[in-house]
Amino acid sequence: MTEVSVRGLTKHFGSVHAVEELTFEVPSGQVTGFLGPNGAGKTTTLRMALGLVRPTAGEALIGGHRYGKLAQPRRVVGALLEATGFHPGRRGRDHLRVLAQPVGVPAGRVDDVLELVGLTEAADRRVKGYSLGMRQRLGLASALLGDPEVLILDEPANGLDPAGIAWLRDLLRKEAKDGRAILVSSHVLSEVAQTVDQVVIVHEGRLRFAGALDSLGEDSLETAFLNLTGAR
Ligand SMILES: Nc1ncnc2c1ncn2[C@@H]1O[C@H](COP(=O)(O)OP(=O)(O)OP(=O)(O)O)[C@@H](O)[C@H]1O
Repeated sequence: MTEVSVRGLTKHFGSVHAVEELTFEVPSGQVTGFLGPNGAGKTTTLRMALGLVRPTAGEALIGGHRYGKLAQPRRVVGALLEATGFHPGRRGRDHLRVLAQPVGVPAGRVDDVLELVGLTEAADRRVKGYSLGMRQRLGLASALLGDPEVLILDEPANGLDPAGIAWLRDLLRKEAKDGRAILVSSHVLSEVAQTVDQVVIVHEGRLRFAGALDSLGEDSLETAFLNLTGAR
């Protein structure tokens, strides 16, 4: 089972302390919600876990290794960051084929993930004609392509309609049940409360809470979040 372990992770951009000595675990078989106000350091943390930003100190380990040291990173970790970076003139199916080929993912898997994210009908349309929600779905398809043991998803619900959000919830629950470790950032607390097992709450780069959702006690997630992040 591959888990994610964040240890003393720190990132300073000049005088901006984006992430400060962050430590938490993302166990397999569970969905871990990663929450915090705007600018709290969530995206920077996820980018460090994916080897896209070099930490000032500390480390993020995936199954005991830094992302850059994984032999087949795309087969171990599926990532969704901001749903940009698609070649606009490329068809959805071709986007996935281009990603699949170099990492040895069989061609048939492209059709499977298109089906999984509900894009089969739109697969042969060019990405420039996709809505934001369709781009999110294509991003999720890219993340799932290598059948990874770990999913790291930054705001995957962005742009999804209510049916899409419910679909995403079921997908994440199913992927966790299959044993994957899932770390997902979100601002939609009502949705997070229905989806995750664990929450990690950060504020101004620092950890405010890490633990089981039900260990927050009587408070709703929203009340706990607002108290922990100093908004109340
Ligand atoms: N490349 C960079 N250079 C300088 N500062 C940066 C850079 N990337 C992020 N920051 C700063 O680091 C802090 C954390 O930003 P980050 O994007 O990680 O927050 P976030 O929790 O993902 O926010 P949001 O919820 O708004 O997406 C912010 O103050 C941001 O301005």
